[in-house]
Amino acid sequence: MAYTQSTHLSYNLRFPLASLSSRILHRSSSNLFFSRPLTFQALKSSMADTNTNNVAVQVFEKDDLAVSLAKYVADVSNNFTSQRGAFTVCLSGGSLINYLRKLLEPPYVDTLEWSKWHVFWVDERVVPKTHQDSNYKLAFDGLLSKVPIPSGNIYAINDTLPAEGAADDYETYIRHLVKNNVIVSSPANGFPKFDLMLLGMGPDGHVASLFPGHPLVEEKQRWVTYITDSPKPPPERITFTFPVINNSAYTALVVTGKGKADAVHSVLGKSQNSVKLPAGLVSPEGELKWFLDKGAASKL
Ligand SMILES: O=C(O)[C@H](O)[C@@H](O)[C@H](O)[C@H](O)COP(=O)(O)O
Repeated sequence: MAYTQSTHLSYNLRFPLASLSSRILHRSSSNLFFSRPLTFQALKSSMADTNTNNVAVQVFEKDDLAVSLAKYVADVSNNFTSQRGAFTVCLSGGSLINYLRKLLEPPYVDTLEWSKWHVFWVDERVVPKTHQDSNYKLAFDGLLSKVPIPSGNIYAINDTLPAEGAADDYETYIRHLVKNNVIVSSPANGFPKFDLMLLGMGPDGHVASLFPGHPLVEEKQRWVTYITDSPKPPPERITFTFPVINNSAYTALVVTGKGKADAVHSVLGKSQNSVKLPAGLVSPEGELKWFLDKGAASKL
């Protein structure tokens, strides 16, 4: 078994797909990784034709996940704020926000260029912003209210509209921001290219509000769409579609807990199901990194 000393695995350390064809990286202590043979052929074949991305999978102990996620987000943020003076980041709901907590500690809280952040939601529940189910409220209370991001750079949905109207409104606004060059878009397909997409995954393998077997998983035209029968409450939500999610420069999938081990196995394991879970359809143009804890990785 080959051991590799690695104290600073960050997004800068790229894993060409070829090298991933024979290994998965597992965290075995605070700074050691071991690689073990794992066939990534199936993973490769699950990717869209156009996909040439890099994929990394890392398994963490307890607090290490939040520490590493903060460094990853900070590195991506610094990259974009220094290169083009803006950083567009999309947040999910759920446990993700808690895993971003180390961004509120030194050095990040003082050194990140928060004024250049532009914050969006990968998906949002159609409830008032003050409602306890609101992803905006979750992120605002847990992160955004504690850092100096200009309020005009925080793009919440219009919570006075029903689901369909809120989705249309969010897409229209994003189109406006693409026109104004706040959000980059791909010349090839016209879809917005967000700098960083931060995703969670449910035990059923859903990402954003794209649920297994739901027709929204197939949406190819819309940037933002809506659902009124979400199996995870609340039922009414808006969500980015896969063409937008998969157009991102960087994507992190943050997945923890034993309850998600089956879905993780189904997406990353050796014998992959022919019917892909939504998480298995996350196949971005750019880099994808899975942040797992031991529970979520327990069946790999
Ligand atoms: O609004 C939502 O419900 C989310 O955006 C959803 O996609 C979430 O990210 C996953 O369900 C994982 O949530 P947990 O990490 O809390 O399990």
